Amino acid sequence: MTATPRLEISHIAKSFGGQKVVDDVSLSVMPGQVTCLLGPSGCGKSTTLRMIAGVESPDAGQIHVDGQLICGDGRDVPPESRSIGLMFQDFALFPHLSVAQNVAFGLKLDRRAARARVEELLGKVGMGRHIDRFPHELSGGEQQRVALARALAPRPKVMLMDEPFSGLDDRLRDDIRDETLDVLKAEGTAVLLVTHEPGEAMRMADEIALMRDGRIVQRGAPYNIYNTPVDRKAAAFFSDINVIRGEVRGALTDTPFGQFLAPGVPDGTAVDICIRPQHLKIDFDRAGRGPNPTPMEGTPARGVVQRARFMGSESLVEFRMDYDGTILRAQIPSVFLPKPGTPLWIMIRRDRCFVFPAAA
Ligand SMILES: Nc1ncnc2c1ncn2[C@@H]1O[C@H](COP(=O)(O)OP(=O)(O)OP(=O)(O)O)[C@@H](O)[C@H]1O
Repeated sequence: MTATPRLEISHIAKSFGGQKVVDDVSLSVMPGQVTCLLGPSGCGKSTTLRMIAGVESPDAGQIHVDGQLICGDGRDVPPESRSIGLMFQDFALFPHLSVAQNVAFGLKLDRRAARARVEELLGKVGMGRHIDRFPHELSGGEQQRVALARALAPRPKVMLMDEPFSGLDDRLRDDIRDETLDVLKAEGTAVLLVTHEPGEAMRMADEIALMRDGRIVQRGAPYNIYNTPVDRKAAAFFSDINVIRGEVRGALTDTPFGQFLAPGVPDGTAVDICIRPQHLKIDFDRAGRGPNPTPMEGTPARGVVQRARFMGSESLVEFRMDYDGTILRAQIPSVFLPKPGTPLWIMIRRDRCFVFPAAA
């Protein structure tokens, strides 16, 4: 028997003024699972969330919570009856209510039961001491914790979060993100989180749904999405990408870094070999002789350092390659910071290359 997803959306679509902004989007989230809807600004993430919350009506498709149809086929359950919690960046606390009153606000329980739930949740988010304070007496991070407790108080089956941490500074954000996840997982809530930051998605998600132009272009665990991107744009969404252009001949692509397999690709097709900056290796010039690479590293090619930046734990080095002036970027350990003008040899981790048909 397969378990029922907490949240299931099937083929939902939405147009504004004839423009499709959400186009046939389907996904499901299991209890205690975090799915991140990740994509660039304007790709339709927030519109998808708003349709699930019930503040926007889809043109097509169905939405189920715990197997119950809440939207679609003529049914449209009002937002407050969907068992869905919301946490948005600008979802402010009520300023005139205390922390306890804020958290109790949506609860339909008698006073004692409500107080018990409020104390339980404020304890879970580490805010028990501040139960009688008012929002203006709290820091941004503390307000965020109270907002989480308030959203969780009515025991929603699904929690929708739209860039909820973007108002916080980096360190605090990491802490609150992790604490929030722990609480949500312990409550068994299914979480759908919208973000345009790949780092945030990888840190939080069990599954990432990568969205572009209103469609989900790839779904999978962060490791898989990062290491087996579906196309060049998907690869480039997570880091800088170096591109080495080649042309296929006899199922092989010749490049300055040696030959790459391109099985099933017709002769004469241009392909892009894409590699992340951390998968380039550099070596000294040795009076023009260069390194002796392993088979995994293929053929080395020479380039001249254009720029080098010290970034703390690593250095970012930009090369102009001798073979055709292409610029390649390498991320290397920061013990090494070469000077501009230095000739160096570059090898690429062949097992870390992605081969795609060339972008126009
Ligand atoms: N009510 C509306 N009327 C008209 N167009 C809208 C409306 N809501 C959203 N759009 C348009 O739909 C597209 C998708 O918007 P949406 O807010 O879903 O994107 P997003 O991926 O969440 O972007 P961001 O990360 O910037 O919030 C945008 O081009 C936006 O201008």
